Amino acid sequence: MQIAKVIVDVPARGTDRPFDYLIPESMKDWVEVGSRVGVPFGHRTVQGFVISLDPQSQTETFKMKPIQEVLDIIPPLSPDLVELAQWMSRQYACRFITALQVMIPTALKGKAERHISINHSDVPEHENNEYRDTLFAEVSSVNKEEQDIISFIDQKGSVTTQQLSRAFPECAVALKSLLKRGVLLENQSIKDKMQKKTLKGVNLAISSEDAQEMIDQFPAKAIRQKEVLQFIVDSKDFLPVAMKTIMSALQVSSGTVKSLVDKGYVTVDDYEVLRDPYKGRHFKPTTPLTLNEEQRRAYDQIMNPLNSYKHGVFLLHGVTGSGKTEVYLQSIQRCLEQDRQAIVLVPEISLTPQMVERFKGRFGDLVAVMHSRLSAGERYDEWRKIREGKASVVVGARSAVFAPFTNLGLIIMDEEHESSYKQEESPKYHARNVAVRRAQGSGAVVILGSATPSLETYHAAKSQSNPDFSPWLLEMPTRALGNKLPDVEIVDMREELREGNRSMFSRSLHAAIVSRLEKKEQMVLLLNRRGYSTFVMCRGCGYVAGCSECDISLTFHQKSNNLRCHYCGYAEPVPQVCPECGSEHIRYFGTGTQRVEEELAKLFPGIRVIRMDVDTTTEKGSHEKLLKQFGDRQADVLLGTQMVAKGLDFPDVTLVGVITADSALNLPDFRAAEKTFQLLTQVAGRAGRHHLPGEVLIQSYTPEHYSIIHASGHDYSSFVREEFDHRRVLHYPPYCRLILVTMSHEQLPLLLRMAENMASTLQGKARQRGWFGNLDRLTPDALDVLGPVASPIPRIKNRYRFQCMIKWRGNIDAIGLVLDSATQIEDSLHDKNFQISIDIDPQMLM
Ligand SMILES: Nc1ncnc2c1ncn2[C@@H]1O[C@H](COP(=O)(O)OP(=O)(O)OP(=O)(O)O)[C@@H](O)[C@H]1O
Ligand SMILES: [Zn+2]
Ligand SMILES: [Zn+2]
Repeated sequence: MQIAKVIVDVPARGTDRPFDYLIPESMKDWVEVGSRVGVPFGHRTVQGFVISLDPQSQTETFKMKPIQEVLDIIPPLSPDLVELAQWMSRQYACRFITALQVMIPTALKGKAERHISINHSDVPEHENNEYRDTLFAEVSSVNKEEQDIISFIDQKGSVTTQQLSRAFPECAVALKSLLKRGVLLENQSIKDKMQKKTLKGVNLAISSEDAQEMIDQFPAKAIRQKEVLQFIVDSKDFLPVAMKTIMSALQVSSGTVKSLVDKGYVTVDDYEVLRDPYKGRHFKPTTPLTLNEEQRRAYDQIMNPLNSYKHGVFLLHGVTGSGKTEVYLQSIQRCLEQDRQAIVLVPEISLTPQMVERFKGRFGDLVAVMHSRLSAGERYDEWRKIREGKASVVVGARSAVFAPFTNLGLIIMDEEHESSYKQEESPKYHARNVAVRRAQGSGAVVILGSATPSLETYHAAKSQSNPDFSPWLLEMPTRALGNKLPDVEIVDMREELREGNRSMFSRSLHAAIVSRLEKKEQMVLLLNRRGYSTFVMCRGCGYVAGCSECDISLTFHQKSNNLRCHYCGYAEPVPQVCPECGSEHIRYFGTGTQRVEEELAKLFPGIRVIRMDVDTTTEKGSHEKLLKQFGDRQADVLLGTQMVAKGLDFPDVTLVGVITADSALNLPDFRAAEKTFQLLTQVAGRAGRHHLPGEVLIQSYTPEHYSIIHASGHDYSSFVREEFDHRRVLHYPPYCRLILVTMSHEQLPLLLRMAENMASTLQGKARQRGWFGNLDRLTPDALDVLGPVASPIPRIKNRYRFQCMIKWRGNIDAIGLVLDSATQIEDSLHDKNFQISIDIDPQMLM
């Protein structure tokens, strides 16, 4: 008999390994690698995934339990995804089940549900009726209440405990007794959170000719039925017609349709429908553009491995407006011609309608879209469209890298430098590495595209020294439409202050805005909000409203007029007087987009501003609406945070203004300069993309900073040269890798001791293996442990936090070492309150 190895969804220590289950004869054709199954585990039924099929097992078969149910007809995961999950669990130090779960939509994360049915087990099938009769007859052993319950269940076949308690609110005692006596049986099965959406559809039961004849013979008083049947006959090419449609089109009740069913003319059935978030939307079809020479050269290179079905990784470094998208589109075209499928990853924030339109416009309904603003149901249906082969291209955020394609040819990652490709909760994976790994496994090509590649990727491409990741560099240094990159001017804001200008707009930016308003051209204004917070401070005593549990200041939300903690969700009303000194001079600080908007209205009466930030884009579709308004020229200014910096292509934008370039430069993050450079370059790229020339003004308090100077010259290579030097000297990626270990506990002294313990365990293990030491030494293998120190946010939800940073390089199993150490500490403690979280290659250092 075959045995299935199953990873179960049980969040406990010791369950992060495969368990063996027997495959019952009846399920043998259904259970595959990647199947989702319900299996008994302890006293419960839990969900699990089959990761391999084995002829035999270590466990003796008599102790083994059988799989209870197979949950899907088509397994939700393919063998290559199961393999990928296993790789992820090692690579990102997470549980196997966590990696498997992240690959499927939340809708499929089933929960055990309990069913009650009548126990027919010890009675042969044909005697059932008799058995039931005797059961009911035994009035002596079954009281009235119990009998009611039994008939209720008997009618329905099987009921859930919820259904039962709704019908019989006080049935618990009777139910327990019936279960104990074996009259009733309890079963568990896994129920998905999300159901497929079905619609009642009406179909003809007779031929349309016959139906037409019937209509003509209908009695005059059955006018409604006549109308309905005529409607159905007229729709004969589109059957089934939705019941809803008939009811609303003809203003009839479902009863009218039912009477036609009774006559045997039509049938009504449930039809499964896919929720399509873009339904009814028309996308203007586009045809391939003739590639220019730079594009052609890049395209040809990509075709080499693609045409020969080989794996290959490319870094497409093309300046803003160089036409990277057209290279993506034509590469996808080729991939589809090969009957293979393509994944397009874009950062969540730039997954704008403009982006979706470009792909839907070229490939129409073959495109599925996945992003977090879809409802769980919509996401589930887009996912099913992919798995059932109805879509061959998926455009989506990070998690679309797990799209269940079976014949993958191409993965494109646009704006590959974006930090949102890293998931911040477990599994803390980076979609770039996962994409490369997945493509390796399926012989697919990867294109990483950006105007400002991450230093890690650029270094890998230049050095060609990493056997797992050596992208081939493709450069497109000029804009597709032949126009030059916009002129950039840096404005020294300290100078403005010295000359008496206290406004947030410098004189040059002020003048530039005035001139655009006169010429009726459009503007993009960026407020770099990283590092800013809108907090409330007392100007009398300096009191800052903070969260009592998280050691962090509360953020002001104007819409709801309250203060909120962004870590734990705590909220309180805005104080009218200072709780410390009673002063009334308490107000909110920080340059939020709202304040810029107010200032614009004051300085430029009549200016039309569209503000795009987290506050104005929470509602579904709002993003889209705002951009459409701007595109339709209903506003002069598009004002926003990072959201306005990427991917947008509006022809009439001739001015880009950056309110303050340097707000993020002082963050405790070694990538601060890189992120500033990227953001400035990206937003500058929004100007003058078509026939009108563009101008960019960057306001700064540190105008001499190299990231700002090089961004103003659109000079990526000078920036990376300088930044590489810093990173090399200070031992930061790409010259080493990092692992961040964060430990937390409610009690500070305890935590401190454990954190010290962790650090010395790490050091001890590294020393044993001969790796430990300062990275300054010239050995190829090295590992250094920094800390423990308090985390930048020292307390979250009343838990103190300490961290160790591990820097390492070379061909060593540093991740294994950290995992070993964490397990050792956890085993020695037996303190559930102590938590260790491991982040491999962290992006957020806060
Ligand atoms: N071969 C071509 N012929 C004509 N127009 C083209 C061609 N390639 C691209 N374009 C046009 O050039 C403009 C810029 O292209 P695109 O938006 O793809 O640039 P990009 O490299 O993705 O820029 P960014 O990094 O700023 O998003 C678009 O309007 C696009 O339609
Ligand atoms: Zn005060
Ligand atoms: Zn808090």
